[in-house]
Amino acid sequence: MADLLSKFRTSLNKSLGGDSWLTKDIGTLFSGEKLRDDALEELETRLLMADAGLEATQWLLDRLQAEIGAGRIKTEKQLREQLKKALLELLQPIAKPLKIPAFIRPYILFVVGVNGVGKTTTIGKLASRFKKDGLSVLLAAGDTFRAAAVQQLTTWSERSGVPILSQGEGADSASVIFDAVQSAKARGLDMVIADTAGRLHTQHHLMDELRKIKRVIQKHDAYAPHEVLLVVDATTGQNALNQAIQFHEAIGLTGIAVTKLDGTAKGGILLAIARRMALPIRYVGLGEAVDDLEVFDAEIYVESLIGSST
Ligand SMILES: Nc1nc2c(ncn2[C@@H]2O[C@H](COP(=O)(O)OP(=O)(O)OP(=O)(O)O)[C@@H](O)[C@H]2O)c(=O)[nH]1
Repeated sequence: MADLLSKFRTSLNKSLGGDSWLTKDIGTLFSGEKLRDDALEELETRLLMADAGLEATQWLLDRLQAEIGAGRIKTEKQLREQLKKALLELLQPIAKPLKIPAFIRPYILFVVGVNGVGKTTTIGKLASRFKKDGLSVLLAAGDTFRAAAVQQLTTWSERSGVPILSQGEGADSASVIFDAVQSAKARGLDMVIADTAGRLHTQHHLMDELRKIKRVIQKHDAYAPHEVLLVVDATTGQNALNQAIQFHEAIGLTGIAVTKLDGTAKGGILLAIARRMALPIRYVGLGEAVDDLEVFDAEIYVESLIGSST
């Protein structure tokens, strides 16, 4: 827990001398006992600059405005407290960890996302995490569009000691995943984590392909896939939100993993996703190593944004 907090802090407080982008020099927003007239404007700028997006920013400012109106924000401490309260209200409902119920076997997890966001890395980290939890996992190399993707996943499979089913470049993605599910059933495995195509000729083709895979897998199990996890890259800001909207419309997501939070001093994209998508943020990526994937915890994230001087 302390380790995670320090990881978050390091990413969110980069070169800000201990405070995050949100709370840096927060005392200067007051003149004496009074919040400056332009304080909300300043907070708005900070939120927008950190990729929080218009909707989450407006929602947070409305909350603060109501507290100011009620005379509850007169000190820096109170401002921090109210910010913390509002952020938790926004984030807590979507901080729902992924649970693998024991009665669903094999549990089928699709991982989707465009190339380069950290999809393969996240699958590798997940495989290792679930294996540590005692689950038997099979990886399905469904990103057949690029040979390198299969190779990369194979490397992760070796690293984490989790078997992989692949058919090489150009194979039909739905058929690879179908085979993997069949094999997992035959071997009595707990879980299939399926990589999916990240790039086809057009976005339209990509979404068609994903819908097809879903249809094929549902011949095995009408309720599958049990989780469709979208991976987005925190450093791409609003693009990450746009990807979430598009993938959700096309195939229906059930959760999101946000990678590379260690690579940005912003991280406000989590707020934008929370407000716009109302989908669980399951995991956050905080580095390239196998253990650098953490279950998203709203309190820890908010604490690292607001600081402990509340
Ligand atoms: N710093 C950091 N780097 C990450 C994280 N997750 C993934 N990466 C890196 O991001 C790069 C892209 O990751 P991949 O897993 O290859 O991404 P992909 O989405 O599978 O994309 P393709 O390989 O292009 O299909 C790699 O260099 C990863 O090591 C993270 O949480 N933090």
